[in-house]
Amino acid sequence: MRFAKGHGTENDFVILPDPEGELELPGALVAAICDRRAGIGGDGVLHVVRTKLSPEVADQAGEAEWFMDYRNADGGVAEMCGNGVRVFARYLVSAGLAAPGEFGVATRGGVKRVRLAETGDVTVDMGPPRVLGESRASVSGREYGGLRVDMGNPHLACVIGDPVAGLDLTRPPAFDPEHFPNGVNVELLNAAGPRRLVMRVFERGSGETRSCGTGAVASAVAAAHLAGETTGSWEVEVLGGTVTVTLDERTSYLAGPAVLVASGEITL
Ligand SMILES: N[C@@H](CCC[C@H](N)C(=O)O)C(=O)O
Repeated sequence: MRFAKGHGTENDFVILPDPEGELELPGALVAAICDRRAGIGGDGVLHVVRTKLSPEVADQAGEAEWFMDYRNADGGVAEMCGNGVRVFARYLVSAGLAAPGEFGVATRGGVKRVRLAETGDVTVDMGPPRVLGESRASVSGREYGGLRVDMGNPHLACVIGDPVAGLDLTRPPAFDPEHFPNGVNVELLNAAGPRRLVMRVFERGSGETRSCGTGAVASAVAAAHLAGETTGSWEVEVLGGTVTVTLDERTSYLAGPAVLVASGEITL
């Protein structure tokens, strides 16, 4: 099985090219590939398949030739991955499967338009965030309130008073299953200056990761909500670097680096 490896602000992915849709990817195989000691290691898998050959998104084939079939490190399926779609775009161009510039990528959360800049950054139109109300999470015995934000995938973004650097995210946060019947990605954030946030995240299906693109947008939405704002740009500092989130009246954008680091053959 051929693979490539890439990351966006250290949210890292194993990329599995499968243009003709021939790969069987049971959850146990995905988990074995993502294992950091016995496998390649990654926060998730980006399975690269032609949209028209993927029944669950075939209706997007007119707008996007390629489908990002995203899997979490535990083998579960997710609707969207903001850093993943940026790395996916970098891979398509580098593999000669898409022309540099701007194009659509099919996801379970709908078609996402990506733009590759000459600087190396990739920007994605993430679509309009949906604010669903408030909820709570408990992290290491402390309760935090947050905003439920649907980015295609579920988020609870909590602006907190404690410094995020001191949080223990080795264990999954507890959350309200009535609000999140399919699980949730939990972001904890502090304001670090005007329009600047520091964020940590515990991802559904992957644990604490060093960055999360959908989570960064959800965090900017939560910070904006608290400040009574709806538009603007935020720099979001994560453990693996910094991404930029822009909110306008119509949609949201995520921008940042997307890097390929290796390629080879998996013999698992
Ligand atoms: N890291 C991703 C989000 C990946 C999916 C998430 N774990 C979920 O289950 O929804 C991002 O950059 O958005």
